[in-house]
Amino acid sequence: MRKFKPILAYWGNFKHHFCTRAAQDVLKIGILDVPFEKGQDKSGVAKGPQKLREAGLIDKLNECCGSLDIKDYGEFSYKNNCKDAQVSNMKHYDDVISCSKELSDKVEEIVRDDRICLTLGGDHSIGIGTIHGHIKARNDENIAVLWVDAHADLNTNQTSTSGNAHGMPMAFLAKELASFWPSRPGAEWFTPRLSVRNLAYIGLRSVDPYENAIMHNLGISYFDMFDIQRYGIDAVVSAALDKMDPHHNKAIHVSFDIDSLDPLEAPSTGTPVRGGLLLREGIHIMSAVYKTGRLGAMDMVEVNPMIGSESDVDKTLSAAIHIIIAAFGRNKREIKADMQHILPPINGFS
Ligand SMILES: NC(=[NH2+])NCCC[C@H](N)C(=O)O
Ligand SMILES: [Mn+2]
Ligand SMILES: [Mn+2]
Repeated sequence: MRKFKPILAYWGNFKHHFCTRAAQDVLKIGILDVPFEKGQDKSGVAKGPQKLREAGLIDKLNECCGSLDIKDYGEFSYKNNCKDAQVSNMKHYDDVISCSKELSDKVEEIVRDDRICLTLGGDHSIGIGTIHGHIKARNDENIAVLWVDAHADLNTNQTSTSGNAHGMPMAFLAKELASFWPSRPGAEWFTPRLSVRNLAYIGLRSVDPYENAIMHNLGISYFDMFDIQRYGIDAVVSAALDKMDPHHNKAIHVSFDIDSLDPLEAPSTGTPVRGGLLLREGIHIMSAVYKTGRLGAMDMVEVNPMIGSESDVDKTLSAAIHIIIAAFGRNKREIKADMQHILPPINGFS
């Protein structure tokens, strides 16, 4: 028996490294709606979750992604428990903090239920709560964050020109930026636990001067539209996954801001920036993440169904749904089904 031990140990390793979630039969997902919009000025983004559902998100997930075990956690709500708390130049600070606290607990619960947590926003300030909750469930060293966005969302209240919290979540979460927030009243429960070494950006094209300085000083990995044009999305997404997690053993949290897509593809969003990702590039990013088998949580944020025409809204919702179903394995199964249909019969086999 002894002589088989190394082989068994090797098999254990092999399984650990190569048998990814893609090989499992049933993917367990938890879906949570977070209709929060106080991280920015435009009303409507709180309607995102409801509209994504009305556009058929859950049916499409079930149709396109094979066997899924979806648990619906419904609509998240919070109580404002720190009404007097404020910091300068951060609008609705008390709401952002109260929401983040309870959201963090909720996401922690969903991840502890052993489900991939899909959070439907809401504006991007909810990333504070979702990422913090994910980290609480798995620990700091086990999470890497892929932030897909036109923006870096790396302002502090002292550098933001808008005072909007949705431009600040990454700065709020980063360990390395903790000293830039000398006081966070009402946020005693919060410790910044994400190292920017475990962060990569894809899709950037509107970065404020201070954000740019921080990214360069801290050596944050980012792949902007120039990189995507030059190297192509496939090379970019593998480089991003390498940089944020060189050993490929962490759970991946994808925070997907719909404004990473070009406004031609996703016009209904509050801070659109031209020159963005094609829908197929967004889909490719999420298929690549799916294939790692290590997707732990995903946020889909900044879909604002009150911006633009009816057809703009339909386009945006459908783009968001395509991206979400790619995250849960759509392409793989779709290709299989299509191939059976398209391929001519093989000669020599009966
Ligand atoms: N999640 C977003 N859409 N963020 C936009 C941020 C825009 C700008 N950088 C700001 O700080 O206000
Ligand atoms: Mn953005
Ligand atoms: Mn964003």
